[in-house]
Amino acid sequence: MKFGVVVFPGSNCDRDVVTVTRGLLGQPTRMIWHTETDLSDCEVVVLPGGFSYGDYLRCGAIARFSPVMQAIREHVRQGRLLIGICNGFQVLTEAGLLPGALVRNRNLQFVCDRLSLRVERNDLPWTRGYRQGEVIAVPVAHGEGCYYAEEATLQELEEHRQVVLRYCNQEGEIDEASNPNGSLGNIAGICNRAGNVLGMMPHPERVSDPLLGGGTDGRRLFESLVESLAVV
Ligand SMILES: NC(=O)CC[C@H](N)C(=O)O
Repeated sequence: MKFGVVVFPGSNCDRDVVTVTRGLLGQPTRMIWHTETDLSDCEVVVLPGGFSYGDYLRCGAIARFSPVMQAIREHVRQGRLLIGICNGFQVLTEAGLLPGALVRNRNLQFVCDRLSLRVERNDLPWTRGYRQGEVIAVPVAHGEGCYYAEEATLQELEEHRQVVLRYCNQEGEIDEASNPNGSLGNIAGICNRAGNVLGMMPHPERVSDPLLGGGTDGRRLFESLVESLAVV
């Protein structure tokens, strides 16, 4: 199985991801119920967007304790690929699989918009289909997407080139006006040091099917993955 998409109670972007990986890209994909404990058949695991466990306590705070998380840790330990999108990113920071935290948007409002992102590095399995520094348009929809980390962690992220995506203007400049939620450093997506775990607040699965309008800038992320797996 190439792709496994985890379903928590309250996930709502799981089927969108399956529509892309299985429907548009024709890749074997299965859904993973949150009580499963064996993911050894999945090359890439996706933690999708949504409102796992109703966002009670904090987004992702309860999903972190799901039975599936132990298998996900093992998946990561083996160097296999894991991506968390939006609520999935929140679960990854809550679980300590990525550093920092996603806190309430600075203006305390849910933001739903189509934004520009700058691809900070294209040497990862997720981003090889983009140009270095390319500006892409991808939607966001979240209430707790403000990336926060203490100064030392931010420095480490920069030193090890772990910032993968930043909110920017259409020219690719990183400015405060392009920051939808108050994220430090305009951070929209980060990876772990090894590069096999990616978390991002924007939704690439929502801009993958040209039929939906809005472009296909997200589709290349999934295509990059498929290509990376083919050459391994
Ligand atoms: N689209 C999503 O995954 C939303 C994430 C989360 N429920 C939030 O509001 O921040």
